[in-house]
Formats: sequence, C-alpha cells, structure tokens
Amino acid sequence: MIAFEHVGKRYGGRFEALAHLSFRVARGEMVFLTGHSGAGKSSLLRLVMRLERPTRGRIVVAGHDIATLHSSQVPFYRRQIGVVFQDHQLLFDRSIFHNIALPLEIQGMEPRESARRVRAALDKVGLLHREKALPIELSGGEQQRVGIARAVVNKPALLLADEPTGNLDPQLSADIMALFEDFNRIGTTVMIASHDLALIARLRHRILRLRDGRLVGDEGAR
Ligand SMILES: Nc1ncnc2c1ncn2[C@@H]1O[C@H](COP(=O)(O)OP(=O)(O)OP(=O)(O)O)[C@@H](O)[C@H]1O
Repeated sequence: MIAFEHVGKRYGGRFEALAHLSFRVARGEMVFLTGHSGAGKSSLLRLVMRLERPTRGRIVVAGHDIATLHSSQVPFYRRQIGVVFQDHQLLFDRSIFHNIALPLEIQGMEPRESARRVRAALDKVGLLHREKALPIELSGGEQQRVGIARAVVNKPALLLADEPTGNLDPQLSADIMALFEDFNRIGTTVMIASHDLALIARLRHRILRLRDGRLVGDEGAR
C-alpha cells in the first residue's frame, strides 16, 4: 500500500528532514511511526498525503507513483486517504453531523447518500446519539472520535494519524487506539505517528522508528 524507495526531503534547499528512507507497508497492515520531536514523523505523513513532494527517491501509494500524479488528480488521490490530526480541526460553529458531512458535500455527494454515510461513520465511533451537538459540547476524547469519523467517512483504504492521542489521558488514548484497530481489522491500512512509547509497545503492531530523519528501527508485529 505504501512504498518509500530511498526517499529524502529537504526544506529550504538545505535542511534534510528525511534521508535514505526505504520501507514498505502492506495492504491491511497497522504500523506505528515513532521518534523524537523533529525526527520527521509529520514530514513522512505529509509526503504520503502529497502535501509535500520528496526531494529524492520514489513514493508509491495505493499503486500511484505520487511524482507522476497530475495536480488535477490529487483530490481523487487524497480521497483514498483518511487523516486524523491531534487537534482534530473541527469547525466549532457546525454540528457534529455537518463537520463529518463537509468532505462529502465538497465532493458533491447526493444529500441522502451523504447522510447515510455520516451516520454509519458516527455509529462506528460510538457517537450516533451526538450528531446534533456542537464540538464544544463534547469532551476531548469524543472530539477526537469525531475527527476519526470524518477521516473514515469516505471509506478510505489508508488511514493516517498524526499524534491522535496527544492531548488525551491514558484510558482515552487506549480507547482511541482500539478504534483504529477496529478499522484495521476490517481491512483498512493504518499508519499512526505517536510519541506514546508505552502505549504503542503494548499494542504489538509493527513499529517504524525515526531518528534525525533516518529509519533506525523496524520491528515487525509481535
Ligand atoms: N515546512 C517546513 N519548513 C522547514 N522545516 C520544516 C518544515 N516542516 C518540518 N520542518 C523541519 O523538519 C524536521 C522534521 O519535522 P517533523 O515535523 O516532520 O518532525 P516530527 O517527528 O513530526 O516532530 P514532532 O513530533 O515535534 O511533530 C524538523 O526539524 C522541522 O523543524
């Protein structure tokens, strides 16, 4: 599903945020990405989303060599990828329902089909009863679940998350990770950047470790 071949990324022509990065993630795998602050985790995820382009090397995601994607194809490419951020980036003046419906509205989906998908996504994250609430009325853990529902509403083949439990206590963090495992179990490929070493060690999935932009560890699922 993801192949990096000798990938490098420089910002501003000089600083090398990622170097000599080669790895593969198979369809249906669940992988954690870890490393110190500034190690390059977010840069790697941004390359997969094609928010950035590599300075060197080749990246293939879901069969697309991302260097050859025309800019008009990028929105279609990104629809195959669900993304969850630490700060979930919800619109605070819109209901939970509308926050999740927004990407579907932008795609021009017919409202009845869109509503069906939104409710299916909310149901999967256990928040169907909160569809009319505003984000401010939800706890941090519930807001993060809304972020996940929005990421999966397009039924993406690949789900990426950047520090999705960064602001949550240990129990809520474990609950959120269990939710990612549920999506993985039904076939979604999942890649999660996380600092939380204790939590990810317990979950026994593959761990890619970055240090100063280089891959220094790749421990398979145990
Ligand atoms: N747009 C940018 N322009 C210049 N330098 C950048 C840019 N984005 C990231 N960097 C630098 O690249 C390096 C890797 O950053 P990145 O955000 O990928 O690391 P990270 O592992 O995700 O860190 P954190 O855990 O703190 O988010 C850092 O030194 C950062 O300052």
